[in-house]
Amino acid sequence: MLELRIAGRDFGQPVLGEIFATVERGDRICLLGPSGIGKTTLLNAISGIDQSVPKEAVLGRDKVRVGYLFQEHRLLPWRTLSANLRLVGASSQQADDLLGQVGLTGYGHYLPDQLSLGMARRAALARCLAVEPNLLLLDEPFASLDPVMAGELKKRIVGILDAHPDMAMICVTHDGADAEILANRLWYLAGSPARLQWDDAVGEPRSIKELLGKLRNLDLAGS
Ligand SMILES: Nc1ncnc2c1ncn2[C@@H]1O[C@H](COP(=O)(O)OP(=O)(O)OP(=O)(O)O)[C@@H](O)[C@H]1O
Repeated sequence: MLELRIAGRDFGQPVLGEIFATVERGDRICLLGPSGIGKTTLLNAISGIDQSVPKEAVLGRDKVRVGYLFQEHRLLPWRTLSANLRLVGASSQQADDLLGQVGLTGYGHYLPDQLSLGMARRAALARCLAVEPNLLLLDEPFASLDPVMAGELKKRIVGILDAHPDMAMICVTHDGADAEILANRLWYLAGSPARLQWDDAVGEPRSIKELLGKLRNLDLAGS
């Protein structure tokens, strides 16, 4: 589906080193790594938002529809939830259906500022789905949510992925426990500049927990 051949990304100083990886249909990837290592930078490169990364660095992206859930909801605050969804192509009925899928039935006429953080994040997820993505990029979707809200959102995401088996997901998280629920693959960013270590590199299929431990233990700084 996608082949990453990113030569690197720097902001005055190098952040990402060379990144080589593939994303296949149905992949549920959790991207882990220390704070500030470059996880968002990598999602931005994959999504195409970061135009400093040449198109050729992400082969196949022209055939992929990306739904990107940013850390902030980035809904237009002066438009209702329904209008935010319609702006990206949903009909009124589709907007209602999508809001229902994320547990916001009846909230179409609300403005984003009238929602709790967790609700706003779910509304932003509905907007991602309105573009009928086949690649979902989620940047720390559970950050700052209480455990109940986070659990609810995790359930919704799993439900969405189960309903769209061809959809691939890359989800940035700090929490290995999230990966156990969401992921069938792991990516781990480490080193300076950061490089990607991924599950295939550590051999036979193992539990997500064990893979995570192994990936974390690999010394990427010297690779
Ligand atoms: N637009 C930018 N201009 C300058 N530096 C940037 C920019 N975007 C990111 N950086 C730097 O790149 C590095 C990686 O940032 P990034 O947000 O990708 O990390 P992260 O792994 O997602 O962090 P966190 O887990 O804390 O969200 C940081 O040092 C950050 O300051």
